[in-house]
Amino acid sequence: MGVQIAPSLLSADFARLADEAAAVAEVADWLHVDVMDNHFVPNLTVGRPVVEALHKATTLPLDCHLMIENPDRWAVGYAEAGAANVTFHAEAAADVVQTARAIRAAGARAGLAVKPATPVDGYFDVLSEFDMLLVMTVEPGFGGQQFLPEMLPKVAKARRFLRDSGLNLWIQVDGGVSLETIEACVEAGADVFVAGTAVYGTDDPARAVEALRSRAGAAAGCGHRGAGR
Ligand SMILES: O=C(CO)[C@@H](O)[C@H](O)COP(=O)(O)O
Repeated sequence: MGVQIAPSLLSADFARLADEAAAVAEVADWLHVDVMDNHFVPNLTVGRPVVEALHKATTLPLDCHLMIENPDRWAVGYAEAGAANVTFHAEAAADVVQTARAIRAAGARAGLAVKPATPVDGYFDVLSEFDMLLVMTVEPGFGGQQFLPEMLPKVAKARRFLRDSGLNLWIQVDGGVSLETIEACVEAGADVFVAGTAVYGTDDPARAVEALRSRAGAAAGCGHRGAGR
């Protein structure tokens, strides 16, 4: 398992999504797409048609983070649209296991996301159904928020559980990830880093991805692209 960097399009120019994807295509591992429905979170972004269009426009694997109600009904559609990873919120799902199985059956990896107030322990018994755990390091809904360092013990606890149980999941952190915060995330046990403002808020998104990878890689002892599964 190596460091994975996933620039978040939430901070990109929505009128030029294909160009924004191309700007990081040579250096990023995945492209993070935030799907928000204005119900589960107080913001509205893109849905399945845009994921389909992005899938045609980029070779980067699409890492879709669903911040929507009723993912039990809608998540599989994102796998069918070409997402490589479909992550949905534990708080929004009626049956996390069935939803994960449907995503995997449709050919994508399944991710389980938890909001800052949601303890992760309650989901340890279902993690074998997933490929990734997303620990939100801000309240979901908006880019540009301040990283919550109090989420790091949650990451560390999940990493300990995965080690002890022999499960091979990625742990993703999302929200306020930057050159200042990424090392602490690595040290806590995260290996997938979503960054919006720290990438698309700069003049040179590709260079920003490389800087994040290098900082995380130094802390992890292996930062090269493609070092993951
Ligand atoms: O899911 C979300 C926000 O809810 C994120 O993916 C944001 O895009 C992160 O943005 P930055 O905190 O990196 O600016």
